[in-house]
Amino acid sequence: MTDDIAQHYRHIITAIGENPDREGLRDTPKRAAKAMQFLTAGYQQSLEEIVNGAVFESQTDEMVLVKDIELYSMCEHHLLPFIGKCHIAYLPSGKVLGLSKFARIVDMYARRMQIQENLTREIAEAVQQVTQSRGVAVVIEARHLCMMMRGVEKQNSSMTSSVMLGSFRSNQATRQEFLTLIS
Ligand SMILES: Nc1nc2c(ncn2[C@@H]2O[C@H](COP(=O)(O)OP(=O)(O)OP(=O)(O)O)[C@@H](O)[C@H]2O)c(=O)[nH]1
Ligand SMILES: [Zn+2]
Repeated sequence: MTDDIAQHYRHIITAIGENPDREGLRDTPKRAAKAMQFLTAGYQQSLEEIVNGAVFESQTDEMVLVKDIELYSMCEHHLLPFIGKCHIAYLPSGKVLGLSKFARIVDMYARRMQIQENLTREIAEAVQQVTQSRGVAVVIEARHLCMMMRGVEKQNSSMTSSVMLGSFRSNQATRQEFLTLIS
């Protein structure tokens, strides 16, 4: 697979008018292929594998919030990065999820070709599926390189997307508590 992707990068390098055989570029197709495979490694993972059974019994029923999980993804329209942070909250119902697993869930879906809205929903639904909680809230704030380096070239705009499930959707006070905690 790496060789196949590298071959395509070699064609791209040639097509943009560079010489893929010059010293500095000789290993670039292979390096770029490995980087691309890393950035899309989420396709090879499953929720079950990354959660690895780290769901624990707990009587807590108060909101749990994991804030400022850094996020690197790639927009599916231009294959350029979008970079930001993700906040996840849930209302446990007998079970809590291992802390590191929130970041693993974010990475698994971020390391795919994405748009921010779908990424936000996929993370929320995964947390809901694993925790069976009374509600899940996910907010992502990100900057899109496809809007900064090219296209409209706007350097200071960021996009905020949110998905509220269960009580975060139906109960205004719960939603407000979450929004206050992340602001
Ligand atoms: N909603 C949403 N749009 C995105 C995301 N990432 C990129 N886009 C947008 O996808 C759109 C693609 O628009 P097109 O007109 O088909 O492509 P384009 O000619 O390259 O567009 P410009 O970026 O406006 O130059 C652009 O408006 C991008 O800003 C994302 O995560 N969410
Ligand atoms: Zn884009």
